[in-house]
Parts: sequence; C-alpha cells; structure tokens
Amino acid sequence: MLDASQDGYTTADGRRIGGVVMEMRNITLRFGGVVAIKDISFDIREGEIRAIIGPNGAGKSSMLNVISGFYNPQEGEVIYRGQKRPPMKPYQVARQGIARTFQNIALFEGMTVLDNVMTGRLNHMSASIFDQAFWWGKAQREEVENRKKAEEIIDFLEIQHIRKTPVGRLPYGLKKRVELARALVSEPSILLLDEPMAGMNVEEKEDMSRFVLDVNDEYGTTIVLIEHDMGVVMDLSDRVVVMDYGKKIGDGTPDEVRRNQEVIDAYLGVAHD
Ligand SMILES: Nc1ncnc2c1ncn2[C@@H]1O[C@H](COP(=O)(O)OP(=O)(O)OP(=O)(O)O)[C@@H](O)[C@H]1O
Repeated sequence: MLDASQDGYTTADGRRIGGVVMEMRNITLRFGGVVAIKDISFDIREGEIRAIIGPNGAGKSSMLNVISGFYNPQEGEVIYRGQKRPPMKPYQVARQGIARTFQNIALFEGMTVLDNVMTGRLNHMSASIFDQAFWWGKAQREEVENRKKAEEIIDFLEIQHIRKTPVGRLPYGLKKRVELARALVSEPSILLLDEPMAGMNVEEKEDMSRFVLDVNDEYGTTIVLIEHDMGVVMDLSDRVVVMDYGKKIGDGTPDEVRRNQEVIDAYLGVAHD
C-alpha cells in the first residue's frame, strides 16, 4: 500500500511523487437520463502518471472531459492546487496549464508538423495585432521564443526529420506523436492523454510508452491517461482508477488493482500476471 500522506510518496523505481495537485470530489455527471459518472472521488499528485481504465462506456472520456473543462459536472467539486475550480471553459483550463490530446487525432492535416506544433503555443502569445503593427520587437521576441520551444520539443520527440512534412502525409503513429508535441509545447503542468496508443502497432506503442515516460521524467509533467491496452497501463502508471458503469470500483497501484476481485470480475475477466 502506498503512503498516501499529503507529502507524496516514492515509487518502486525511485521517482519522487509530490502532493495532491488536483482532487475530484464526489463528481456526478449526467446526460439527460444517463448517469455517466456517479459520485466519484480521487486525487492526482504532482509528477504522477495516473491512469483511468474501465470497459467501454464506463465513463473514462467523460471524466477526462470534466478535468479538461469540456463538461461541468452537475454535482461535486474539482479542486485544483488547493482551490475549488469554478465552472470554466476548456481554453481557461488550458491557460491554467492543463493540456490534452484527443482520441481521434485533431491536427491540421494540410499544415506542416512544425506549424501544427506551433499552434500549441497560442496560450503563450500576448502580443496583440496592435503590438505586431507598432511594437514589432515584442511580437518578434515572442515568435523567436515560440519557435525555440517548438524546435526543442520536436527534437525531444525525435520528429526533426518530418518537421516540414504536411501532417496529412504521415502514418498514424507519427501523427499521434505530433499531437503529443503540440500538447507539450504549451508547457503544461498536467497532460491529459486520451487513449494515446489506440490503433497503434506494437512498435508504435513501445515508442509512445517511452516518450510518455521521458516527458514525465524530463519535464516533471503530471500525466493522466485513459487507455484500453492493459499491458501499457500497468507498465506506465503509478496509480490507476478503475471505472465501471460510471462508478469507481478500484483505485491503487497497478498491483493493487490487478488483485482487486471487483476489478477482475468487471473488466479483466481473468487475473493478469
Ligand atoms: N455527449 C454525450 N451525450 C449523451 N451520453 C453520453 C455523452 N457522452 C457520453 N455519454 C454516455 O455516458 C456513458 C459514458 O461514456 P464515456 O464515453 O465517458 O465512456 P468511456 O469509458 O470513455 O467509453 P469508451 O471506452 O467506449 O470510449 C456512456 O453510457 C455514454 O453513452
């Protein structure tokens, strides 16, 4: 059992996980008569890789959408860095340092990799059209800074060789990596990954897993991910929330979750070694 003190804990591989950065308290989300999330509470800690798993329709995407501000729950509270978060629009949540990738890739297919990645810097642009016209220096400094960051992330994710290629021409696995780059270039403190390995072959999954771990290690980014591939989730995550029919049925380390009978019954079917 992990030490769940406010100060955090140390992982089996020696990484230091900090205090609670986000807390979901008694979240309930309804769509008309459908209750997608039923009274769920859990926390996310600084520097942690936190997974949300569950069978189809369990409510995972809905939960990620609550975290990203896309849905506002009818009941419950989202506490971010110790403060109750009022209902917000996704762009306001993004400004607070929470970035995401999507289950279905959402990139500009006709634009190059570099230009797509640059769109992730929009949150960092403060120079107005007025500035650009009359105070050219400020706009130019921002442009240089944004490009520098974009190139750094492109190098980090090893996609330099395709930086000038239109995204539409890339294979699926690389598109997913470009999407990760675009989220990362905004320098998020929390990164939400919606099925980052979906549709990938084994090699692409291995690459993506390595990059997720590297991002966490290099930038200290807290990562929340939804994923269907159990092997990936158990390898990558520090702690896992398990959902079923909108309810939380498990929460703990991958080992704890693997041994949880309710989880085995609902989702795994058989115990995985
Ligand atoms: N916009 C919506 N309007 C109405 N019902 C919705 C909406 N989004 C989700 N639901 C319903 O809420 C429940 C949870 O759906 P959700 O997509 O969050 O599950 P999930 O665990 O992400 O599933 P999957 O793994 O298939 O993506 C389902 O019953 C779904 O039909």
